[in-house]
Amino acid sequence: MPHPPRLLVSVRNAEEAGIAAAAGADLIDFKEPLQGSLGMVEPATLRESVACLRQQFPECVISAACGEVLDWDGIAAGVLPAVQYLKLGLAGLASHSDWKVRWTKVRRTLSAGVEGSESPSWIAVAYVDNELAQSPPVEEVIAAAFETGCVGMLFDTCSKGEGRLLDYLSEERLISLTAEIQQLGLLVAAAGRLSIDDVSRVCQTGVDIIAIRSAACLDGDRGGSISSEAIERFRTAMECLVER
Ligand SMILES: O=C[C@H](O)COP(=O)(O)O
Repeated sequence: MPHPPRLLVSVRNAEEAGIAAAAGADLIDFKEPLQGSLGMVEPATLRESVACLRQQFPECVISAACGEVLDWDGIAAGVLPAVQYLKLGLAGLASHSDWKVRWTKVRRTLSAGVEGSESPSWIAVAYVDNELAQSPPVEEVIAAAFETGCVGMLFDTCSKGEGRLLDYLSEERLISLTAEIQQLGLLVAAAGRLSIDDVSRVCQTGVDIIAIRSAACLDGDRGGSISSEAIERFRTAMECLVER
């Protein structure tokens, strides 16, 4: 197997963050799952939750979802806590020829609202169900991620219905895109209603990070509560592959 990926778990508040970190998540991603694939946690909750997590788990790598570019039309960004990575989606922008300009403009505004002096690093998000999401095609997002200084790429589904990552992106394509992106010096993360049954196939693709919300929740219900047993089971499945 290529290098073992790290596990990212998406959480909606400090309580869930503590549970996920204690259950073995390497990265904690703040996101409000009821607000869509990249739903943003309200800034005050985000600030409190990040402070609390940093106190309990100082080594934890933290990311935060910032919604979609189109969510920010005419809306001011609040003060955001300093985290390692931020993500902003491109849903609805496929037909906008100026999508890169709009994306980088919102990123700049959000970055300016981040506490502290360090600029956050951005992870670009390519929706693999781009026709449903009406977002730019995966290849265009990869090129733009590199051009505009993102440090990584996340492949994810925008729709959180039935479709999963590998329904839209074959393993072969994920392998070749991952190698291409890593050669550019960017990290690759994979998400999209991944379940324990997907672990072996996704680990073989060489991605750096496996990102989950549904599989971390009771009964796979991404809008429900996080379950420490579900995260431990997922973590164990990843570790078993490394030990083989
Ligand atoms: O960043 C990862 C997503 O939160 C994954 O969510 P999901 O497992 O429900 O597709």
